Amino acid sequence: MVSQEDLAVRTLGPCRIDSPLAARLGERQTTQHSVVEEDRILFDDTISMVGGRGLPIDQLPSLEPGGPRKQIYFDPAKTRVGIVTCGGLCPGLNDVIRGLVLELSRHYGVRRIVGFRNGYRGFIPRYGEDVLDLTPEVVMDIDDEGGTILGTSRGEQDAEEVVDALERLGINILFVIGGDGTIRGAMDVVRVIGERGLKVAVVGIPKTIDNDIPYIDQSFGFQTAMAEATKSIHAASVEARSAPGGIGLVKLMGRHSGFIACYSTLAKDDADYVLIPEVPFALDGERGFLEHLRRRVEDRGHAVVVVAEGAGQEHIQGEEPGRDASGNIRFGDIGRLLRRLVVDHFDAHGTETNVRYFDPSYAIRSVPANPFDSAYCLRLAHAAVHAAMAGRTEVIVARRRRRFVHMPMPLAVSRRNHVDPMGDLWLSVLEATGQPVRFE
Ligand SMILES: Nc1ncnc2c1ncn2[C@@H]1O[C@H](COP(=O)(O)OP(=O)(O)OP(=O)(O)O)[C@@H](O)[C@H]1O
Ligand SMILES: O=P(O)(O)OC[C@H]1O[C@](O)(CO)[C@@H](O)[C@@H]1O
Ligand SMILES: [Mg+2]
Repeated sequence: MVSQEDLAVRTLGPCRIDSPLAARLGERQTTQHSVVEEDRILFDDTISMVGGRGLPIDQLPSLEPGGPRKQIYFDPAKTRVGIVTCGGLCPGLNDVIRGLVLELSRHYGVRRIVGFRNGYRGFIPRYGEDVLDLTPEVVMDIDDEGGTILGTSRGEQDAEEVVDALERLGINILFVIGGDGTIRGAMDVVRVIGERGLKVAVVGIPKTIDNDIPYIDQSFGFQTAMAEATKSIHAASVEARSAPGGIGLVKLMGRHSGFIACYSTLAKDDADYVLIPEVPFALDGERGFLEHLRRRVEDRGHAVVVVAEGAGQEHIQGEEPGRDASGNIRFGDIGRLLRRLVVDHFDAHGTETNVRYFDPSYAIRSVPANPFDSAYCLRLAHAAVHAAMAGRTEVIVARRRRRFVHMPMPLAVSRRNHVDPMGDLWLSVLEATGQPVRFE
């Protein structure tokens, strides 16, 4: 259970400098739409959860609100900023970079901002990467393109060497845009910064198209990626309906969490089956997936199956899962396995089938952000700049139940966000597809 200690945000020191944004804040009060800096946001949101704590109100776990402070820690005229993007691509990375640079330069008056190239390796001399000077002119139109203008990478780098680079460049604030691995890397950097007695703020903007960062609303870029995925589901449905015994099989990203598969299915409402890592399924037998699919195709003439890449790994034998440079698991190909097993099963029963296999893979994450995600990225970037200028460190900015909050990095990597097999989302998927609760 998350406690108040888990939510305590670290600061570099007291805020003694008037913020250039103070005049804009006016006489703000906490409302449905904003929370003043002195207030706190309750972590729990039901009577039973709050009541179950048995704590007085001032001891209930609560989050620090995001947003501008009247006073800040860093003197903008003397502040140097670094930005890095790490891990896999996600729609909106360029929007976040753009938002950081514009907010820092236009509203706080920070004049020195550099981008490190290709993830954490951009800090390490042996890779020979230069840094990119980031000005409003450089970033103005970068949101028109997917990807990241800074480049990205996986693979472990030495935090001591990262901090050496921060020291050499006199960086006061480092923004890291990345997923769980990136945040773990940032925590190592924070540790070394502390050991050296430096005053450098490290603030994260969490990035994950898998939506697997816990305790936050949907991560940026997720909506765009999910919308792209619906195109493949629709194409699979058209193909399936146009062939005798047509089966459209779509494999989507989602190593450990099936959010993309679930939401893109709900958006299109064309799929008959969704298979995700969180819900194991039997393949064989009367109540197994293959026989259920065969009967459905016999009844209706066609079917659409959406499978997340991490689903059904227990069925992939003989292949040890590999690891990528960062140590993330590389799963066996459940999509291709299902295609083969479906064809074999239908053949064995003399049922005609035509399987059309779709693997949109990188196509869903390399596109520019849609307008919703662009606006979300910009607001996250604003929140990150406010947090950093106020000296917050080892923290990510996030939106939780529509409030922008500061969340300590250790909490953000303490677990992974999963589709809850007992929760509302999975129930909606079961309702939309009509698939059984379990294949057993
Ligand atoms: N456990 C870890 N400790 C320290 N640093 C890490 C750790 N895991 C990853 N990193 C660093 O973070 C960077 C990005 O990690 P990773 O490749 O796992 O992507 P990610 O940030 O989790 O994003 P994605 O959502 O694409 O998985 C790597 O280059 C690596 O240097
Ligand atoms: O091939 P890459 O670039 O390592 O990324 C693939 C992975 O990235 C993720 O989207 C996580 O960022 C996974 O779902 C996917 O398997
Ligand atoms: Mg990761």
